[in-house]
Amino acid sequence: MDDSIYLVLENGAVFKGKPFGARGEVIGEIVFTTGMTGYLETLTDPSYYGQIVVQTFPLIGNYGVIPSDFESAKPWVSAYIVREWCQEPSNFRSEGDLDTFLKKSGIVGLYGIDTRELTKIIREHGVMNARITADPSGLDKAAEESGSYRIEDAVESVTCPTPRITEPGEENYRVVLWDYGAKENITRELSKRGCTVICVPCSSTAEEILSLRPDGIMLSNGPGDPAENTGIISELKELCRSGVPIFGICLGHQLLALAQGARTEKLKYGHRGANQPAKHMPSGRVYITSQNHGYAVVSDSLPEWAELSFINANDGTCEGVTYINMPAFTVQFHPEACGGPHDTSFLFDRFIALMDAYKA
Ligand SMILES: NC(=O)CC[C@H](N)C(=O)O
Repeated sequence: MDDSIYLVLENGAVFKGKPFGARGEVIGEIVFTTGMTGYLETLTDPSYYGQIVVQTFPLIGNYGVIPSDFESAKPWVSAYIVREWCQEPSNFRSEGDLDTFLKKSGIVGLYGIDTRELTKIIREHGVMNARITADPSGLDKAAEESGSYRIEDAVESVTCPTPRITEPGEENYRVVLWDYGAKENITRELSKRGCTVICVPCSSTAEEILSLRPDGIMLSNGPGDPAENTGIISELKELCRSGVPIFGICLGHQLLALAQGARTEKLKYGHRGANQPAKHMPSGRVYITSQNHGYAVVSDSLPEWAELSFINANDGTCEGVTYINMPAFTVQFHPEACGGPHDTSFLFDRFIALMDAYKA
């Protein structure tokens, strides 16, 4: 029996591969990530909602499935593509292999294709949609149909349904984490620093958030086109007037910029991986960062009370903003790392310092 399955790109390119994980037809936006490790964090990062993720590193899964490393309770990718998945993972923390995990989670996987060639196509053409199908007839139609796919209601689909509190041993700060699809490691980094973290759904209003009497507000990462979150953006405008310290990561960074009148744009193929260089503008120092985004804040559109604090050293796009009209700063990369380097975890200490100043 021929168990081949096909990946059909919106531009008509076809790759014939083999299935792993769950079986089924999927459409999604196809993106690549260059991280050599951190596949569990990638799979369970809610920011990948609606996307078919390609790992450029050729062998994935060799340390198995380790639930305590997850960034959320389950994988969110629409489908997962690797050159080769490891059938015999070896790690003392591993609880199983990738194939079984993806099957259990209902995530379609495809392996055995030239992921290097696929990545080159995405890099040249830019990000596009794709379909995975087992049906070899009608591949042209599959390509055509995938063109109209759009990721919709992304944040609403991944946010926590009800508030959730994580308490550290000793509470020094109370942080409201506005959950647009937050990675678990944001909470871990805050808890480590003595923060009680109250995670609230994306539909929360500024009034509800302020009624929790936060010492600081954390704007999380999350999926989709930032500009579509018009409700959150208008609530954010109000939060900005409260004087409570704000720290935004990735989608949170984009939403605060939008609330302050800046624009966002879609990048050609985004930044996804664990070795993206972010240059700190005041010092000129370059930090290696973990990233996963397809949109960016347009630097030229920032208001005069917003200072460009980081740029991507590869393409010069905006990677961070410090606001001078309020105690707020945001970054496009992931200081919480996971997977990736911890070079910029000092930004959480900076947030703590802002909260100290606010409390005093
Ligand atoms: N990781 C994120 O928060 C991603 C933000 C946004 N969805 C983007 O792709 O740019």
